[in-house]
Amino acid sequence: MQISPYSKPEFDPYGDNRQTDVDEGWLAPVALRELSAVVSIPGSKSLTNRELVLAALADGPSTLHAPLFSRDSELMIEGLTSLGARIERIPGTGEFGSDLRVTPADELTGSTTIDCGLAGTVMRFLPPVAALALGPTTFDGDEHARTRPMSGVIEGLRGLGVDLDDDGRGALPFTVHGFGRVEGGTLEIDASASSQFVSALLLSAPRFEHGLDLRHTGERLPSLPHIEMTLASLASRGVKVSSPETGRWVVEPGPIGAIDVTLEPDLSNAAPFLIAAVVAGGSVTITDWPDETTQVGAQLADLLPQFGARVDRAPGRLTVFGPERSADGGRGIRGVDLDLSEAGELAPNLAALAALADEPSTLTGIGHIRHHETDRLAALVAEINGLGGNVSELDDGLRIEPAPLRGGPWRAYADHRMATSGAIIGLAVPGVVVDDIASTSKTLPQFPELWGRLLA
Ligand SMILES: O=C(O)C1=C[C@@H](OP(=O)(O)O)[C@@H](O)[C@H](O)C1
Ligand SMILES: C=C(OP(=O)(O)O)C(=O)O
Repeated sequence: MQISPYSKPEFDPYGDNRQTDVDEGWLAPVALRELSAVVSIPGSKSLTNRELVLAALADGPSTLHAPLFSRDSELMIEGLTSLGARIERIPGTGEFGSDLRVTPADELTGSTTIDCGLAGTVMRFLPPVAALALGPTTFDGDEHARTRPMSGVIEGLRGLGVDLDDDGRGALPFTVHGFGRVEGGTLEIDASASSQFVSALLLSAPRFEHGLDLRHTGERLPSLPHIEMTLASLASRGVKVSSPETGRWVVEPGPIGAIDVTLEPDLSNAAPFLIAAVVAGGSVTITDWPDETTQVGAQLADLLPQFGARVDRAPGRLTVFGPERSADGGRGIRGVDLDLSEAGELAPNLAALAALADEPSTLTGIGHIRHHETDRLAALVAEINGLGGNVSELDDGLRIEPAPLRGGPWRAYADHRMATSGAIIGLAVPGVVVDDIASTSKTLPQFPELWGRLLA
């Protein structure tokens, strides 16, 4: 049977009389043969949204080449524009469209409302910018965004003397009453719920009168590479930054340089495509893979071999080859025992891969992903087990036992990485129907098209 990404199932995909309306769903295409694909992935969400903020706070205009255009970056552009920055699309040379020219405001102005959607980078990175603006800025977002933790940013700004109205839940919505200046200085926050609390304060810190000497007080600190990315982005614009000890960062006050930057492809968005080679066999190559990067997706080169894949690096390319099939026709995917505290962003896609492995897997260090776009631990347990899987939730992760999976509905919970995880399982399991593939527009609107091409 030929399955295209947009076709509706012509058969009962569940085979177990589950009554589910699949009319609105996306039938995940099955990999009918080994892959041999070369894929280009648009710009990194994390880098694009950092560079947009820094460009809007810089001492002159900056050009961003090959930025990401997706819901998260559009929301960041709208937010910064409403605070006074001028952001124009200009013709670009990249495969995915325009470049961006960012001209900072002479004076940032509040008196606005910012829609954060479901974007962690927007809801965390912009309140400190709003504190530097004159006038009130109200932040709100999607329904689920109101449950994502914001306490590190809210309490952090208060600790720096910023006036802020909220309802005491440590979440959206809230209003920052900007006075056009922030004193800065020393500050302690608990960033165990999200590294973005730290990145948010560091990004605006050069514009604080005394800079920032920030210390994390909580027990765990997730997603450390994302903080290193923030430090590197600041340093590339001439800001003096240091991390004198683990969990402490110092940003000197001073100008943020106006520079032209070329964005790297989003290596975390490359994950489902590389994982497809592990599931289907054959090879997938990602173009423009950076030689050096702060993106956590680079860890895929070490993570995927643990599942049995082989990785080949060439200048500007990374290729993943799937494992040899076992004699009994098994996919040859090995079980893993991984601490993903640095790479929580990759956990949903890796959990989907682990659900197709021949051996059990344990993923730990990811309790904080309960606070991502959805409660990702609960969502992965519900959706994989809904297809016949055997996954249980641990305090800070997942235990995934091998089990034969069958087709059925897969809920994305408006979470792009849940949607792509359903697509991964659907490569091997006919009849997986993702309810909201459009949620991939959060960071990769081209996902259904690229996935279709991968399998063509
Ligand atoms: O700063 C960033 O760009 C991000 C930091 C991480 O957040 P958490 O620390 O909340 O996991 C990551 O998961 C998210 O996708 C992007
Ligand atoms: C956690 C994620 O996003 P956000 O930037 O909204 O936190 C993610 O992309 O996996």
